[in-house]
Amino acid sequence: MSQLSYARYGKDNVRLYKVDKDEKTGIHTVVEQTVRVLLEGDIETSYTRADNSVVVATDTQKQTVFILAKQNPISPPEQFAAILGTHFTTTYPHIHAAHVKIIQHRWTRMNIDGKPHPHSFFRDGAEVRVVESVTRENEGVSIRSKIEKLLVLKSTGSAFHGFHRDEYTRLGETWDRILSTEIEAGWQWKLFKNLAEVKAIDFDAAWKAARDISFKVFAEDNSASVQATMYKMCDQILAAVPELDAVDYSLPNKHYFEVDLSWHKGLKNTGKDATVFAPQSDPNGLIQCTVSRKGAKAKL
Ligand SMILES: O=c1[nH]c(=O)c2[nH]c(=O)[nH]c2[nH]1
Repeated sequence: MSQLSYARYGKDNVRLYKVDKDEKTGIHTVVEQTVRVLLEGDIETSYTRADNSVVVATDTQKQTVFILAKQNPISPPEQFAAILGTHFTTTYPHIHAAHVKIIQHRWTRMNIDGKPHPHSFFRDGAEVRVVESVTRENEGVSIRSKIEKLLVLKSTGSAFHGFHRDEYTRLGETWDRILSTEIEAGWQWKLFKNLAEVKAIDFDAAWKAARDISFKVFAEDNSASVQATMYKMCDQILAAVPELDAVDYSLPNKHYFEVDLSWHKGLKNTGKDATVFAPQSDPNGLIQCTVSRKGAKAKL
């Protein structure tokens, strides 16, 4: 009559902090993450027959995150995700896949009197670095890295004209507008056969390349549209990091509307005279794309 068609379980929102203390220099390095682990396998009977013998308790999964964080580096987060996924799929014969998501929060070192401080940090924005991984027994490790919540704005160098017009169209064409978005960028790595292959990758360099390219293209492109600008970002990241299969962006177009102030003593604040704008919180455009390397294989 009925059958279990989807089953995954685990611990979400495991908050983790690790400090590395260099004894010689006294310099501390800190990492803070929020971890999610979801397991898959021969666990049907825990749902259908109240059989808890197949359940690796979610508390056990949380304890494992802390123990493996003590025994291994937790940065780069891609590597720690693969370490966790490999642990769960190799330790428990009936667990066949582990989905590990890690959100890495920013702690940026303070500069005091022009010098980097050895043990003081600040949160320099809402931006996070995210990893979504799947480790599947006998298949490998699939990893998607992401930047999220990175808010950017340019005050010129963006246009939008030549778009389709019909009886529903009210928007005027513009050759000079404000462009602002919250960058959500993802990059899918080629399928790794095992943890050793994961450990050979410089994930921090790829994250830096993706972030630098996002900034450089955003700043320097004479943007014809969000669509055209984001495609250039994807194309350049694929070229910079050969181990990637695909790059994707999801960009809200955060509109800034002109305010006509001519009713007040003829104040000029439209077109080339516009300096005061009304930022809009909603609705917003939402432009998405994925650009794949030709011939890339499917992910897990
Ligand atoms: O860059 C843009 N892309 C669109 O698809 C679009 N649509 C719109 O109203 N403004 C914009 N801007």
